[in-house]
Parts: sequence; C-alpha cells; structure tokens
Amino acid sequence: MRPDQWHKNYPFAKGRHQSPIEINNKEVHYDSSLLPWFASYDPGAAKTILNNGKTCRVVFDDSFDRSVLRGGPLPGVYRLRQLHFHWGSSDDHGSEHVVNGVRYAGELHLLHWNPKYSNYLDAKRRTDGIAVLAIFLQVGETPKAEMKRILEEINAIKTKGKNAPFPNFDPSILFPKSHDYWTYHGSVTTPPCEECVTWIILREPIIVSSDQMAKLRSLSKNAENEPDHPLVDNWRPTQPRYFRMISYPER
Ligand SMILES: NS(=O)(=O)N=C1NCCCN1
Ligand SMILES: [Zn+2]
Repeated sequence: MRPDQWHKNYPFAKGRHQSPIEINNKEVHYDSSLLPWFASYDPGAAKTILNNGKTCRVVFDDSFDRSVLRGGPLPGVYRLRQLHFHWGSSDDHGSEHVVNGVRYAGELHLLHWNPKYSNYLDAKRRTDGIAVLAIFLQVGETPKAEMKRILEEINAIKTKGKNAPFPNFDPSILFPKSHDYWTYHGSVTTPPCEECVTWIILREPIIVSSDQMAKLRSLSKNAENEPDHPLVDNWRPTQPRYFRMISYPER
C-alpha cells in the first residue's frame, strides 16, 4: 500500500508526531541539557540476519539488558532489539530523514526499547517506549570495512522469509567517528506508525560503496517461488513537523 494511503488502515499515520521529517539547520535548537549517548553492545547478543520482504534486518537477544543504549535524550537504558536498513533504487536517494534538502543513499536504524515496559510490543504503545539510533549511508570511494560482514550475508537471504545465523557482531563498529546528533520525538516509519520513538540521528554519515548499495538492491521483495521483484525504495517520505523541536547538544 502507498504511504499516503496508510492512514486508511492505520490512523496514527496522520498524527502530528510522525517520522521521518526534514532536518533543516535553521530550525534546530541547541539544548544544553542534552548528554552524550553511549552504546554498550555485547557481540554475543547478535542472533540472525533476515529478509522480511521489507528490509534486511539483524536481530539481537533482548531478553535482558545485554546490549543497551543510554544517555543522550534518554531517561535510562534502552535494549537493542534489531537493526535494519532503508535504501533507494539508485544512489541519489534512499534515506528516510532528509538533512538540509540532502537525501542520502540509505539509512541504518538501530531499534531499542525501554525495559521499564514488560516487552517490546507494550513499549511500542508508549511515547517513551522506543529509541532509534539512525545513521546515514553516503556513497563514497572508501567504504567502511565493517559493512562488509552484513553485505556478505546478503547472498544467503536473497528472498523474503530467508534468514541465516549472524553470530558475534557488535553493531557499534558501524558508528561514524563523531557522535554528534539531533534528537526529536516521532514515530516508527512503517505501519501502524505508532508515535513511540525518541529519534537520535547522527550528523556524520558512514561511507558505503556503490557496489555495497547495489548488493542491498539485489534482495528480493518476494519469496523464492514468486517472481523476483527487487527490494528497493523501502523508505517513507518525510512527514509534516508541526510544532516539534529538533534539538542538539554541545558540540
Ligand atoms: N523504520 S522504523 O521507524 O524503525 N520502523 C519500524 N517498524 C516496525 C519494526 C521496527 N521498526
Ligand atoms: Zn527503519
């Protein structure tokens, strides 16, 4: 279903705290109370990589505070549950958030949930339930070596429903040098679009190669016994910001 039709089945999609949004330098606010954020991830928590027909996802053991994100705008620790990507049909677009009119080739989301709630689904019903750390993918000549591990697995999960073991992986190796970020309150960018997300968006992109983006585009939306439709353009267009503030800490 087209994103502008989602609200017919998912009323949240027409809310006033939807994601993604445009981040424009003239509209962001310095907030001196914002702290640095910290990720403490256990490589042993990584479990599997899968193609769910919508994205390439790596899932982690979130049965206890094993891999957590804290600090930044967050009131406490949030448990890492999964990471996934959004990308385009060509290198000139694919990210969900747009920065000063710039669309990146893709966007990596590390999704965490607030363990003060009994489980992930309960957390998705709460405004402080989810924290997503977003990292832009920019195409360049010197790709980040650490992306290789994920992209090497793509061949094993070509079609929808396929998954493969993905042990011993610490996603913080994907982080860019700078931890500078913007933060705002919004939603998950796929239906039902619950407004439960504290977004932490890194200002510095990570560099991937055009071949690596092509690798992501080689995934199929469909199962192996169905026609091969390339899994591309799995990004939601930007949504109205309304009266939300986008803040950033001391730099
Ligand atoms: N792109 S997003 O905001 O992370 N959206 C998600 N929807 C449901 C599964 C987890 N993530
Ligand atoms: Zn996402």
